[in-house]
Amino acid sequence: MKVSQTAVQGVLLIEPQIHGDDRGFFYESWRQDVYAEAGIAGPFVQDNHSRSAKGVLRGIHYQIQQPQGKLVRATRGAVFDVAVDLRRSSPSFGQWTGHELSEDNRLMLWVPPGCGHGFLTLSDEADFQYKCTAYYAPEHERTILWNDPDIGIGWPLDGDPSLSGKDAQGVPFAEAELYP
Ligand SMILES: Cc1cn([C@H]2C[C@H](O)[C@@H](COP(=O)(O)OP(=O)(O)O[C@H]3O[C@@H](C)C(=O)[C@@H](O)[C@H]3O)O2)c(=O)[nH]c1=O
Repeated sequence: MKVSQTAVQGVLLIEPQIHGDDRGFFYESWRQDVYAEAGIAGPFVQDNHSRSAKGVLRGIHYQIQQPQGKLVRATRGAVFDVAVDLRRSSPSFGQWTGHELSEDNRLMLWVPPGCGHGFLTLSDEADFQYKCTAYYAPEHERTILWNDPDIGIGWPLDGDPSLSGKDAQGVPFAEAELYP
């Protein structure tokens, strides 16, 4: 497994070791001891799976209380996955990092608590699966506007994204409730 630090402190890009043979492939998509050693602190308490059509953009989401660390990957298709640093005390506060995660490159991203998260679906359809370190708490959920100019995420968009009503009404970064 290869682990790389990204432009956002604590956001890690993970390249698992793939064991391919004439049957297909095998890899350990999470393993407590190895991932803990790499700095991916658990424990994980919830697994999620979403499916999105091309052009669907979900995010930028975070929970102001019960913040979630997320270990994310695309198990079908491809997405452009983004983490935004929302920790005022962080050296990379306000910065974002974006990476293509796909069923072909099998990359994963570790998004620690304190970061916002979102993704854009690049393929006709994408299955997105992730482990979370805290339970979903809708009362604490917050959404920052996906195209906030102060953050300036470089989404690889071809036209307008498809958004939920909640995401279309995301809060500007400058007005958002953030972490200390
Ligand atoms: C996130 C979540 C949603 N739901 C429900 C609420 C709603 O009826 C439906 C769809 O919810 P949403 O529109 O919030 O789903 P979605 O936009 O996919 O939300 C997710 O976006 C990505 C970017 C993240 O980082 C995740 O943490 C999560 O916020 O699923 C749960 O039951 N549990 C959950 O953990």
